[in-house]
Amino acid sequence: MSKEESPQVTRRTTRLSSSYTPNEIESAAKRINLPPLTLRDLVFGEEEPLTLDGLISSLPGRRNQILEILRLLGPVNCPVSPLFVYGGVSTGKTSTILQVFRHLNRPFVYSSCRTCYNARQLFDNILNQLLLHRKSEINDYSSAKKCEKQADFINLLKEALVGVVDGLKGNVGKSPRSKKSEGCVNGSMVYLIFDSLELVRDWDKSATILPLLFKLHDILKVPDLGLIFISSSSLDTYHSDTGFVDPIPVYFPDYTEEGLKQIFMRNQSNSKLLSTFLDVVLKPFCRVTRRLDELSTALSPLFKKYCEPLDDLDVIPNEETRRQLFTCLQPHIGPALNEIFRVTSEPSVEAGIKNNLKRKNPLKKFGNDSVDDIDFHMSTSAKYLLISAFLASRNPATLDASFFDSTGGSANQKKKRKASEKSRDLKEASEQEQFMKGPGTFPLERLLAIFQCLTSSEEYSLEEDEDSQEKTSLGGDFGENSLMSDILLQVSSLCSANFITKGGSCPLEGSTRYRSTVSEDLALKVARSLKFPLSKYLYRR
Ligand SMILES: Nc1ncnc2c1ncn2[C@@H]1O[C@H](COP(=O)(O)OP(=O)(O)OP(=O)(O)O)[C@@H](O)[C@H]1O
Repeated sequence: MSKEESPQVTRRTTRLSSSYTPNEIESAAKRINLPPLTLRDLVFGEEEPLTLDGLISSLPGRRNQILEILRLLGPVNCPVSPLFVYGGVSTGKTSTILQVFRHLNRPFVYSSCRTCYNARQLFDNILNQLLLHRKSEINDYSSAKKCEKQADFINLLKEALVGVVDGLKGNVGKSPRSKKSEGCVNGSMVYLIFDSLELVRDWDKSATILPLLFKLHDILKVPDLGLIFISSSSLDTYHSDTGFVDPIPVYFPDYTEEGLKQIFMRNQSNSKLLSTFLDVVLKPFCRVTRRLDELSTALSPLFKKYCEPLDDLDVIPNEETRRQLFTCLQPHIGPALNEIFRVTSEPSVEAGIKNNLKRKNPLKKFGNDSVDDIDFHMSTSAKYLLISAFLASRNPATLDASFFDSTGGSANQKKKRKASEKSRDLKEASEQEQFMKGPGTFPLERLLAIFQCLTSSEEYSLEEDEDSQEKTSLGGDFGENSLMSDILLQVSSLCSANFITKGGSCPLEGSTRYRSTVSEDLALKVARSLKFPLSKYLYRR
């Protein structure tokens, strides 16, 4: 193993490689005439060390996950079980892992299964990094090793790892050659990071590659090796009968509204203006999606609109200005909400639901009140549909009016519920029977009506603290035709995932009836993840 000493190159072409094609990177490398890679290129390579405080403040909303990962990785050179970092799209999994390694200054090899789109590329990529090999014109852009078969990969990987670890151990105690090289490698353990692991399922021979990756630790028996898998779907979606030991899961929940606000507010010049804007728009948008990428795409043009009437963008808006800005913005909010709802619908719902269907992670604790314990990867609107279906199956239809007033929401709930209590005696026998039969069936119209009531609830109106004239609720937007077709698609996804089953057709109405199959426990967890007060809407005998 070569141990060249010049550390001038800051590494991490890893993330670069996701934004540039290999050709672009290589021709850039050729033009710049980069020096040979060294072991120090296996650390993040920033000149400024990242303190723990800096790490935590660079990733708002991820404090718990950062501390958990640091705890699991343990002190330097401490053997570690494989970690499985998972959570929805854009929940900061990759950024957190890479920044944690930047903070720790430990050597790692990062490979994304998005940029390596088959097993051979993945193997090549890992071996090239470990063998400090850079493809260039000089070597005819060839890889360090030819590796077609999995068995070859294992042998070559073990050899390369042992070489790197020996090299790192040899480095211990050696002071960095120059001040610039304070990114000296911390410890002699090397970590392999596999990002976007869920994509491997679409590869050829994924049925053998995935178990191989999960078993790498056992097969290689290199104690100085750490493995980190990053995935946007949960561990259960990978389960097969190959008997590998589960890696330790670290869950990245969707960001809370407050977390999202902090992320958007980072490094902003006029934070007051942005804060005022976010106070207005974040709540309704969060009810459709909490995905950072989707929210940034939707909110960025809206913020421009919000600022349009202002000559001076450094202004700190007073109450009157805020009101005027909101009035100008208001017509643009509905269309933007519709658009984001359309984008977040079908594929993610389906994928998320399928993942959850297969989910039975024994390592995951349930029954805990923490929202962080729920790992649902479906859109917010799909969650509301799931809850609506649950309510439609559990509550007698006769009580719908007492739970949901005509304008939506539960504002009149107390009063109407009381009124309905008078007639309860009469209905009790049939309801009792219905409960004995398990979840009841309902027509599609009832499901949609409940969904509309829940999503147009005044509790979630846009401008809670503002003048009531300014109130805009999400529900109004759901009435539109294009949006309704998206909702129907989501209902169909919930059906194909068996969260809702078709319960046969009603002989009188002739229309199909549906039944929710989710347990109360599950429905409550989904509701908690939305901060939705499900028990308020649930009829209890
Ligand atoms: N807490 C955060 N603070 C600041 N930026 C963040 C945060 N979380 C995510 N981002 C930004 O969002 C984008 C996506 O983040 P990242 O790639 O880390 O998410 P991910 O969970 O790995 O996504 P995917 O599942 O798509 O791989 C990046 O630009 C990242 O900088």
